[in-house]
Amino acid sequence: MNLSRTIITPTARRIISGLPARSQQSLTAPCGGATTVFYRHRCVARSQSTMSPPPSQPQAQAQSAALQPAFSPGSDQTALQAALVPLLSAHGAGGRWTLAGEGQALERTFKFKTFAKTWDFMTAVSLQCKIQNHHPEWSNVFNTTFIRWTTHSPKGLSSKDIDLAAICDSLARDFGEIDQQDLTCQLPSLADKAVTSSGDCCVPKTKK
Ligand SMILES: C[C@H](O)[C@H](O)[C@H]1CNC2=NC(N)=NC(=O)C2=N1
Repeated sequence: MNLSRTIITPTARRIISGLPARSQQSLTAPCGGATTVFYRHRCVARSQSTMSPPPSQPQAQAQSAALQPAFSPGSDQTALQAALVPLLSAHGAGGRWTLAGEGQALERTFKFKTFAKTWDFMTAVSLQCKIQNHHPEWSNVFNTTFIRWTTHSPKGLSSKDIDLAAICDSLARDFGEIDQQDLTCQLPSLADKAVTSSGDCCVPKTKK
């Protein structure tokens, strides 16, 4: 594979070389649908924010436990439920994702040692987005990336969201995710802002 036109680090090159051929080929093009939000400032402390603070981890887990998933219309609910449960932090089996958005979304924050590792992870995720034609709502500051998976049309949690959440877990392991304390970043609200400004990204186009 020729990666010469792609700016990636040796670690990313090694990990991506282990991916299926189709995934490697797609690497030379960025994920068309993915929304990446860059902000130059560092994470702001909750007390400095004018926005409503994100729930603390135990709070989020309690909320997530109470929330029921709202699957996209037409989904195989039984199959999705079975795939979803082990991903959820509320399940108590090591899952790290939280149900949000009235059960229509899965959210999780990832942290890495350096920006380079974080960016490599996001590049690898964007490759999977391209393959699946599905984009995240996400945001990044320095070494931390917030990812939300939800399907815009038909609205709800779909198999793509659940598959991609599991893929993110696996890629994060490959790229050396580090443990995180309770994060006080406003990354979810950065992603919210991007969603607001991105318009109807997923409304199927009608032919004129
Ligand atoms: C037309 C095209 O298939 C749609 O816009 C796709 C693209 N990516 C998508 N991504 C997400 N998250 N939700 C969608 O509904 C969606 N739809």
